[in-house]
Amino acid sequence: MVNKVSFIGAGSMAEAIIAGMVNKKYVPSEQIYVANKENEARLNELKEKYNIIGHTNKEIVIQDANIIILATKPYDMADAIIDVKKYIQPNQLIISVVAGISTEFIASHIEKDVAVIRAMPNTSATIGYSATAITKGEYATDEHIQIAEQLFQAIGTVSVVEEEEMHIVTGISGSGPAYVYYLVEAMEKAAIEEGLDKQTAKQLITQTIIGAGEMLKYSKEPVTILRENVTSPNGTTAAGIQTLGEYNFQEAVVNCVKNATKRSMELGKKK
Ligand SMILES: NC(=O)C1=CN([C@@H]2O[C@H](COP(=O)(O)OP(=O)(O)OC[C@H]3O[C@@H](n4cnc5c(N)ncnc54)[C@H](O)[C@@H]3O)[C@@H](O)[C@H]2O)C=CC1
Ligand SMILES: O=C(O)[C@@H]1CCC=N1
Repeated sequence: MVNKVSFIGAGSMAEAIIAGMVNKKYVPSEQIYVANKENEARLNELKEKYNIIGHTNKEIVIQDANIIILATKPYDMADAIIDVKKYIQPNQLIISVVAGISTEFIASHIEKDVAVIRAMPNTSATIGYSATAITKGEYATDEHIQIAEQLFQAIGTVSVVEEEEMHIVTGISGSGPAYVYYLVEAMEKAAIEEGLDKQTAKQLITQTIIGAGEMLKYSKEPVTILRENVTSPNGTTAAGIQTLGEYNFQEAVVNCVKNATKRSMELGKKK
């Protein structure tokens, strides 16, 4: 049974997971502890918003936690571990959401035979819609995977992958929400330039994205057929997609995902 979940790192990703966990009542909010790099104002902000326990004393945050979630930037990870490793017990489950950093790196820095699960959620965790992938390190068992699955199922869907697949997962679903937001920014810009008011544009674009997402989820048709169904011969969609083709849209997206994937690998090497 999970009685205490602790976060090391209190940034956007930690907040997205906390918000999702509190919303879905994964554990009572007073059983969620958070520490960061001594930014008390941020801890107070999270306390006020979610009624969790923010603390600058890392021993208090770590002790008796069933799950410790590491959520610092990749380059802060080694220092963050140095700060807390003396408090970590081998029976605690470590879950890292840090891009690029391997389970082996984490376990070797903690210097204990501790179970490490690596996870790649996304910020849609905030509303329970994360697409999370998880993978297990050397000392983690199938039971640990089940615990992590339950936690991340509270904030969205969970896929179990091999550790080497975490880089492409990061390129697809970790960073993915930003690609969609970038597309929406461009659609809003065009809508406003063509005279639509901002609020109407936002409502239409948001519902269009939600509708397309639900179609992807529920329709039995493959995505190419869904696209073709919108595209009347010589119609408006054909004209729009012709322009996307002229700007090599698909090639841009393929290279975008590949570059994000490559950066995940680089983060793992740099630390
Ligand atoms: N933002 C996103 O969409 C996603 C982020 N991630 C991963 O989550 C991690 C965190 O990302 P963000 O929340 O966006 O970053 P952020 O910069 O918003 O937060 C980082 C947090 O780490 C804390 N920190 C730094 N050094 C520390 C130390 N020595 N001890 C304790 N805390 C320390 C900072 O005070 C801050 O609270 C990154 O590694 C990123 O790869 C994963 C999936 C999605
Ligand atoms: O941009 C990043 O490095 C993190 C990892 C996935 C999403 N945000």
